[in-house]
Amino acid sequence: MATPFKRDVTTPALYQEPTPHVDKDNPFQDMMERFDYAAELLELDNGLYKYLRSSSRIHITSVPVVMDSGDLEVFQGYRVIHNEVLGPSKGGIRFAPDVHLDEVKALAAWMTWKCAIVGVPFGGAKGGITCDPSTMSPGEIERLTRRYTANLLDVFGPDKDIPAPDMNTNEQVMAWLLDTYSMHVRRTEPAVVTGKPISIGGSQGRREATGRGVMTSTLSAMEKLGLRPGQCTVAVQGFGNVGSIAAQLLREQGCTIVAVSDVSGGYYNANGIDIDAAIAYSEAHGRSLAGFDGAETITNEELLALDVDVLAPCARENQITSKNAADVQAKIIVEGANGPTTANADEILSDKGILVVPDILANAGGVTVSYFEWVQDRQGYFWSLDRVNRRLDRMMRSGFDAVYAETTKYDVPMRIGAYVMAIEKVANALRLRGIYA
Ligand SMILES: NC(=O)C1=CN([C@@H]2O[C@H](COP(=O)(O)OP(=O)(O)OC[C@H]3O[C@@H](n4cnc5c(N)ncnc54)[C@H](O)[C@@H]3O)[C@@H](O)[C@H]2O)C=CC1
Ligand SMILES: O=C(O)CCC(=O)C(=O)O
Repeated sequence: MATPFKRDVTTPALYQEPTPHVDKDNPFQDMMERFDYAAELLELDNGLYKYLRSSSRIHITSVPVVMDSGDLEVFQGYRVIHNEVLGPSKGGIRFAPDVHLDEVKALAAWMTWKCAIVGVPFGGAKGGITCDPSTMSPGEIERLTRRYTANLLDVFGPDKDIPAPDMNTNEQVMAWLLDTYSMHVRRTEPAVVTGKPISIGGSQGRREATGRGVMTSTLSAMEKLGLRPGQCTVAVQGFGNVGSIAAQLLREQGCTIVAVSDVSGGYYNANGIDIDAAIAYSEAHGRSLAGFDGAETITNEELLALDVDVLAPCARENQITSKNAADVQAKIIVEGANGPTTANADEILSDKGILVVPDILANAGGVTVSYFEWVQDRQGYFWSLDRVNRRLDRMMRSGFDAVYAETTKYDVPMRIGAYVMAIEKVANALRLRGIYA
């Protein structure tokens, strides 16, 4: 008989990599804290607990790139497969100077939980390269992408592991990945990657999908609190793919977007920011809002503490921490980013009665339309934008309702309800497939 859950499990030696990122805001430790909480509620048996804590496979690769200067630079690349029991593994690739293994491990596990929540038949994976794309030329980024893909050729595949965009990667990067993979396997294989340009097998609506899911999650949360979009003010942190589209779509629903931000800082206008103008400005200025004159400047820290109805952190991890959570005034937080709230901050937000729609639900729109893209590529038959959006909205709303039901059943914050639901689904699949055989 399976032994019951106990917390004092040590991670298998293979996965105890040396990493300097062991402070309290380590995303993997934060993910595990929530996992432990949910596992305890579920009375998950100890074997499954140990298995689901671990990454299934970790690939670390050196990526040599000839820079424009002629010098050879070597970058560290990662691809972590957390779990594949529900299907091929799926997850984005991020390029950033501070990408590290624990971050990629956390992001991969979040993909497993996210796919389970919205009912997408994929497992979880994530990739990253430690680099600073803001200092690199398009040619250098292309060579980096192609070499990383070639190094991981045996990992990727439409039935194995399917990458997608994440921070600082985009449709162009996905097109290079598709091309490199296809050259090596001697056939065009569009389903090996999602989030690619529509003209080479991408899906209508994928670029907007994560922001759209943030919008539908926000509307669902507003309904729970009896708020109407037309009466609500919103602050959005991060103005990239997720944040800018979420702001635009929430504006279209009638919300007043009083603040937006990016790495250059925050921008506030009590009467509402003209989001179309902000997007046009950012696109014309190297994806930066620096100098945008439709608003007064504030700091990112001030944005998080604004007196708004909805706060949507759509930038990156560890933004709402034990140090600033008490200052948050929003009634609802909708996490467009992965891991924007630390585990320590969760407790403070919960005590304040703030409804937090967690990342693994709120930003699942991206992977949902990635799934649609993969299905279309495999069928060779492409859907209209209307069909994509209707199906996405339906899956996001039913994901929200299912998580909300778990939350009510266990009387816990929505994040824990989401983990409970996801872990239960993945654990059931493992049992059915015979993990104990
Ligand atoms: N692109 C996608 O489909 C999905 C993205 N996500 C998550 O959403 C988040 C954002 O991703 P994308 O929009 O794709 O990235 P992006 O690279 O398009 O945009 C990131 C934005 O955040 C800003 N930013 C970075 N650091 C910041 C900081 N410290 N303070 C304020 N702003 C900062 C950047 O200036 C930029 O505006 C990430 O956590 C990512 O993992 C989650 C699901 C899917
Ligand atoms: O679209 C995908 O496959 C994955 C998107 C992603 O990386 C995420 O949801 O964090």
